[in-house]
Amino acid sequence: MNLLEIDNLKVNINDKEIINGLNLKIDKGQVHALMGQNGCGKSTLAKAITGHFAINVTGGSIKYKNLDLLNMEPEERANRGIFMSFQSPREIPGVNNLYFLKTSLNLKREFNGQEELNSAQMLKKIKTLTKELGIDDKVLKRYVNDGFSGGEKKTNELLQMLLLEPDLIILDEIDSGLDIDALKRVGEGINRLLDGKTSVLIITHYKRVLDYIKPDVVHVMAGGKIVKTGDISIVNILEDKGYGGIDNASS
Ligand SMILES: Nc1ncnc2c1ncn2[C@@H]1O[C@H](COP(=O)(O)OP(=O)(O)OP(=O)(O)O)[C@@H](O)[C@H]1O
Repeated sequence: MNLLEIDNLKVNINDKEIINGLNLKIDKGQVHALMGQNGCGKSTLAKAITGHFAINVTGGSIKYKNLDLLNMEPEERANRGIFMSFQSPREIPGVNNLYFLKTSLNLKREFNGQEELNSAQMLKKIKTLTKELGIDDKVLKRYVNDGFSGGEKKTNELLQMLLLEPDLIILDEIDSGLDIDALKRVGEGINRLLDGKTSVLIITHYKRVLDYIKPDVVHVMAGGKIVKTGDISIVNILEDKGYGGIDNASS
């Protein structure tokens, strides 16, 4: 079953056309990798899926769980199970990290008709995850990402993700700023969610992250659309020959 179905999507930012007729289908439980040269529109696609305020969808459709995603507010998309890990996670000074985690999960639970967790239940759940991820609990008392190192920001995103148990995860350059050990930990954390129910769209420039999070399908984006679709062999061609080595006929 398709979890996400994008048909002929067109997106502008500040009146500039960034995406022009993009098609993409992601089945439940599949991992898709999206590659493409700098500035080709990969993050813009992620923003279109999550409902970022800066982008303007001018055509096409996105169906998620068979619902019209483009008609939903960003909060509803999140509550229905879409999670995005940002290329550069924002610092939110003044908002306590533990409060942020608790509120996000309880809002999602409330939206989905589940009982809210009380403080003790929530703390137990969160501390189990920090222990498993090797995160120092001191980060829970700090403001969200405020003064965190690049790697700490990414692992904090992973903590949010594992707590919220999303159905569709979008990882925008999750490997940037991570050292080898942190990348391995993040890869293991993501793999824990890959139980055949969770789908992943991973945006990356490098094969190394795909050694940890194995894609079922690989896409190459250029000129505002997906121009090539195949398996991991595409990544090997890109590593060897760059984007010039890819013929742009979609397959
Ligand atoms: N707020 C904005 N205002 C104007 N142009 C923008 C804005 N955001 C993105 N763009 C432009 O949209 C194009 C696509 O950007 P996007 O971030 O989607 O590319 P990308 O494929 O993710 O690139 P990278 O691999 O370098 O991260 C770029 O030319 C970028 O300058």
